[in-house]
Amino acid sequence: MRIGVIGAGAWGTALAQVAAHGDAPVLLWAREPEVVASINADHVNAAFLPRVRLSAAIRATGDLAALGECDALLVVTPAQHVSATLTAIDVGDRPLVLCAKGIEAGSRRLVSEIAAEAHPAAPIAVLSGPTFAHEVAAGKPTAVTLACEDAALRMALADRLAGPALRPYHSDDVTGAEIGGAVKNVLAIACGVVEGAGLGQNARAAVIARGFAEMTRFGVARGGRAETLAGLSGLGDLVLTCSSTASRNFSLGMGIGEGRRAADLLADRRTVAEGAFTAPVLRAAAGELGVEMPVTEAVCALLDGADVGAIIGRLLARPLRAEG
Ligand SMILES: NC(=O)C1=CN([C@@H]2O[C@H](COP(=O)(O)OP(=O)(O)OC[C@H]3O[C@@H](n4cnc5c(N)ncnc54)[C@H](O)[C@@H]3O)[C@@H](O)[C@H]2O)C=CC1
Ligand SMILES: O=C(CO)COP(=O)(O)O
Repeated sequence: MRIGVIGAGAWGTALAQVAAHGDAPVLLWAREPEVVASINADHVNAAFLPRVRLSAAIRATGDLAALGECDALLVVTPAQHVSATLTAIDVGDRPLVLCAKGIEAGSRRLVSEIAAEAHPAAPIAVLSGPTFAHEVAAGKPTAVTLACEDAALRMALADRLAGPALRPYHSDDVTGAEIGGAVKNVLAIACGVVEGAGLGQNARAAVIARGFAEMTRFGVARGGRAETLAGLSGLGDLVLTCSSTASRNFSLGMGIGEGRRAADLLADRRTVAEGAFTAPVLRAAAGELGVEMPVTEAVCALLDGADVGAIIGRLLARPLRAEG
């Protein structure tokens, strides 16, 4: 199965490296000509995944049409750009493995819904889980959820993408797998705020646990399964990104907690903090479904410039309620 990767940010590049194990040829589409040049000439993605020597089996291209030679396509652009990128490709009935974590602003579509509308004949899979790109590219042990409704295809994809250090667990719950990844980015911003504002470890644990409760409420209301949300793609990824400054979402939150403006923090980034885009659309989608998401609402207010102390006070003053 020849793999093509759409998007050569940190994660697309790390996944290309995984797919190229055993010198299997991989075609990686990059939007930036300088990224194409540096991968092909020097086997490095200096812009998005520096200091990692890439397999010579990875060839980069700036031409989306070149992906026509691939048997399966990994979709790894930021969620807000998936629609524009996918509608520019002729996919036919080739499998699309969705690796972006987010919900589309405006339309409120999950990435699987964007893909299904753009390419109704393409089988859809989701690959998600606790996966810092630099660790995966360095060959550190990592486990992911690979979700696809077609049992034969999910086994084939898991076999093709598994590597010496990457272990996919399979699932048929596509919606559950992608909602975990989208929602945890918003909750990671909240945990970063807690860290930046010096609110302590107890508060961070409370945000993780109550955040997981709201991730599960939303995921189940949207058609996912609670057990998927409690797995690698939900709780696993939540724990990872709520605990480390290696997370772009956590570090964005940390800057906000330290008193900086979200708009300023976002302005000079070349890398993506998906939670900043997902938070408002998640709040809207939850409101439509009648799902309470107080941590998500707090993150939205903080992204809009609200005072950290006032927002924490508001969360703590909510009426007491049963935990379950
Ligand atoms: N970096 C990581 O450790 C992981 C990232 N992800 C997800 O993968 C997705 C991609 O993130 P990264 O690879 O980290 O990106 P990145 O932050 O390393 O790089 C930004 C990417 O956005 C692309 N981009 C910017 N404007 C664009 C446009 N108009 N159209 C298409 N692409 C555009 C750039 O070409 C570049 O590939 C996100 O949804 C992220 O949540 C998932 C797991 C791990
Ligand atoms: O999704 C990720 C790890 O699983 C990467 O998290 P950040 O986008 O917050 O860096």
